[in-house]
Amino acid sequence: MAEDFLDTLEAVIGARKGADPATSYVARLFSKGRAKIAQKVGEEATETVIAAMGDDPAALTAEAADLIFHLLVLLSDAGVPLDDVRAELRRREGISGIDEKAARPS
Ligand SMILES: N=c1c2ncn([C@@H]3O[C@H](COP(=O)(O)OP(=O)(O)OP(=O)(O)O)[C@@H](O)[C@H]3O)c2ncn1[C@@H]1O[C@H](COP(=O)(O)O)[C@@H](O)[C@H]1O
Repeated sequence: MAEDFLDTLEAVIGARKGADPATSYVARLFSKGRAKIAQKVGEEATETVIAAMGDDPAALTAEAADLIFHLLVLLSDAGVPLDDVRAELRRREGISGIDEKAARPS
């Protein structure tokens, strides 16, 4: 998936704030609040893990899409731009997870 579609989706999600929960799933999620949105992310993460344990790439793809979509809704509700997540990932570029963990204060 091209990075720019995630930007498009982030914008669509943001534009749903204050929309009618009767006609917008994203507006319905926003109306339920942070805890419910976070719970949905947890559920979708679990479903992604379960799909990963099977031998069905299409099922894993669908669950991963559900997970990323709900994570975008959670980030939007919390006021965290996707660009901040990208910047954090870029900041970590080239830093091995093994080295980073070993350098943590014990
Ligand atoms: N990408 C998605 C997307 N992926 C998954 N979903 C919905 O996420 C829901 C997940 O299903 P679940 O059974 O897990 O959840 P649920 O039916 O709400 O069940 P409960 O939480 O009530 O138990 C389904 O309703 C899916 O249709 C999505 N809904 C919307 N989008 C995007 O968001 C845009 C705006 O959507 P609206 O706000 O609905 O206009 C859409 O145009 C899409 O681009």
